[in-house]
Amino acid sequence: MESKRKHSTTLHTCHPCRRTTLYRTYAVIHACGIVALMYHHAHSLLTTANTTFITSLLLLSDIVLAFMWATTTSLRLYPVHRSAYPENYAAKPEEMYDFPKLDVFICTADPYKEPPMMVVNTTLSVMAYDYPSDKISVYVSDDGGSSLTLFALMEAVKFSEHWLPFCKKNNIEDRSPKVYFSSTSYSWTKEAENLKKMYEDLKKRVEHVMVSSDKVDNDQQPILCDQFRGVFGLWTHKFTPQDHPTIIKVLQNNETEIMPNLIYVSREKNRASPHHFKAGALNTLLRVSAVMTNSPIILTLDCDMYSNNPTTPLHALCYLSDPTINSSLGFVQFPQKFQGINKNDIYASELKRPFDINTVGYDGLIGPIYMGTGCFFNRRAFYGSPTNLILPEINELGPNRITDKPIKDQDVLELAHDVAGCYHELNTNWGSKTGFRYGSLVEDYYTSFMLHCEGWRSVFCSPKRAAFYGDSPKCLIDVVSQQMRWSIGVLEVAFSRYSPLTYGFKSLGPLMGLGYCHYALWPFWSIPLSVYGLLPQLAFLCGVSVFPKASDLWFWLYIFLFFGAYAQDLLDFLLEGGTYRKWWNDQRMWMIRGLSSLLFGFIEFTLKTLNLSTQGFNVTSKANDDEKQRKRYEQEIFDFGPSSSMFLPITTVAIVNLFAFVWGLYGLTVWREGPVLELMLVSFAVVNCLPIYEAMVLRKDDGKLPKRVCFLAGILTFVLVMSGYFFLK
Ligand SMILES: O=c1ccn([C@@H]2O[C@H](COP(=O)(O)OP(=O)(O)O[C@H]3O[C@H](CO)[C@@H](O)[C@H](O)[C@H]3O)[C@@H](O)[C@H]2O)c(=O)[nH]1
Ligand SMILES: [Mn+2]
Repeated sequence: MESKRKHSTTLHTCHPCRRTTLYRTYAVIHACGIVALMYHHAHSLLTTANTTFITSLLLLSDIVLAFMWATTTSLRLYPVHRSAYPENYAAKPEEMYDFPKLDVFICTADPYKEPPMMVVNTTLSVMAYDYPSDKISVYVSDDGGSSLTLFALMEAVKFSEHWLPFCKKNNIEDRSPKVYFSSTSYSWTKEAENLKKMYEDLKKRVEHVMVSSDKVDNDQQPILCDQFRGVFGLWTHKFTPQDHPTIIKVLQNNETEIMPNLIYVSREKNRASPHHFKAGALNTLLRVSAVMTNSPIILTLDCDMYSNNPTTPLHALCYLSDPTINSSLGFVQFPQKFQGINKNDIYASELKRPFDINTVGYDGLIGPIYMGTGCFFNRRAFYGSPTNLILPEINELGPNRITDKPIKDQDVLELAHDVAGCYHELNTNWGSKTGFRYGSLVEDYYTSFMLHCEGWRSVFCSPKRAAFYGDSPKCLIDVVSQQMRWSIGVLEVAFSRYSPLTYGFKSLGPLMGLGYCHYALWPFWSIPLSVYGLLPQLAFLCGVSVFPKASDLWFWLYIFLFFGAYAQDLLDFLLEGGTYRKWWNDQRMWMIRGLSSLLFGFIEFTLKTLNLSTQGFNVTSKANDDEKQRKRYEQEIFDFGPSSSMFLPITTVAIVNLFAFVWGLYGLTVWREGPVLELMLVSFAVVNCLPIYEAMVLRKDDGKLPKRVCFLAGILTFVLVMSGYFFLK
């Protein structure tokens, strides 16, 4: 009885993973192996004069590999799995746990890359949460300043009046209408049929305005009720996404009906003042919502991340409402999961290492990194450390203020417009000490880094039924471009005043400091990948051997380190629910990424630092309307897309390795003692590069490697082999 009662009030539990002891033991053994390898390199540097160039490059690569191994290992020492018990939260007597107000922020930036219907579905899915409707306020930030998005949301409001009661009455789990109506697992009632028709109409109207113009015309939309008459007149001929006044429209408001608030916000923009991309948009929402509702809890979402689990807020509240931890709990992060990924996940779009494996590692230290979406924040965390509240520039923005006026009050609206203006942030703490932090293209990583350094903690919450589903790029060039943006972003943090390497270690301690370095130095993977992808092969083609022979004892050290690291990576993957095939594709993407996104991220970052480039936040397209491309993705055929120099290095590496492989096969018949390590390395590379050879020569579809790239890679190979012949021999 006692234990049962105890259980029924428990809001959350935390268990260390079973693998911990094994991992810690292995970490010691592997570390010894790495020290031995470093000794081996140092010894060769000092004793063999003619291979100094090669040995130095190998040493550099191995130092990077060793450091990255250390960062990964820091996340393997204290992994934990948590469970939350939302049913216990809901069962609390009301006077003990009232449901706090919740502000939801949804970001969108471009109606063509992020179709308004996607925004509508995301919005409806959170409005329909199993949570008191009058406590939810949804703020949609439209950085594209598009009347199409506003129009779609206005239509959504009308639909929501039927959709929300329907979901709650029938206890529907899929609360994104798109998902619900395309599902085959429901039995359709008359009511559902009617709703489906309404949804189809809504979709038709939105898509109709999308194809007819890039703006909504006031006269063409007689459907609008009085209060919005003329609203599209704000989109004058001078209005552009980069230059326009603030637009804030309360589309639905819980003072008139028991429905969630829905507010459309498009902040003021002009070309002269920096807008700081998504971080800027989120800070605007922080202020606008502070003026209007000022809820203590904030959920941030990207417009492609719809809610898949109506009880998600209760999961988050199990942590955020717990008085034993909530005074320093900054945020509760839910994993990013994606819909529509192909069976074996050829582009490693699940991002299992960052989003699952590493996250349980961080969770046992100070807490997971913010992933930009699917995260419940304690509003207070945006205003200084847990012990030191930083007061905002005006009292109305304070995190603890109670809002007492209706959100449609004239004063409230006026102030909301003011705080969304371009110049409001001048000479304030926004982006430096308060709010989401500016200065990096990965505002999520940087913001959580600063919050953790201030003393906030975080928690990873992964319910059985996924909380959110998002969209991932379905074409390789989109994948590598997205990851190039991330590489530039993390380098901006790594080389800033607040580098995890210096400031991070000081503020967070060695393990969490290393954990943050895992991403800060992410682009550095490109160094060992380029060196091991080319150097031994070129040397091999010129008859120079860089690795120990099979009869040498050092040979076994290489074998041990390689297989040890790979086996542990595989084990990590399987233990967090991955499959063998997905792991194989993941490690292949690691190589492709290293020779494309990360390498080019490095170059772009350097150019940006030298003021030679102004790489901004390129929004990933979520409009999957290319039928043929979708088919190829489903059939797991690599899609390289339109010609891009991004694939030049990986194609060159593929060709060089193929030559080395053929040369090795020939050599096997002639040489007495074959260079086993070289042969293993090139065979491994060749197997990994199979889709690239196929895309170079065998395929005729639009997704093949463009001729120009193959041709340039051929020339580059020739140059490399020739220079190898001169320098390495
Ligand atoms: O100027 C901008 C640019 C982007 N966004 C929004 O930011 C979100 C993320 O953009 P997306 O192109 O989808 O980026 P991803 O690379 O898919 O996003 C990952 O990486 C980003 C950091 O680079 C994080 O912000 C995201 O949450 C994370 O999912 C979208 O909702 C956009 O609408 C804005 O609001 N304003
Ligand atoms: Mn995204």
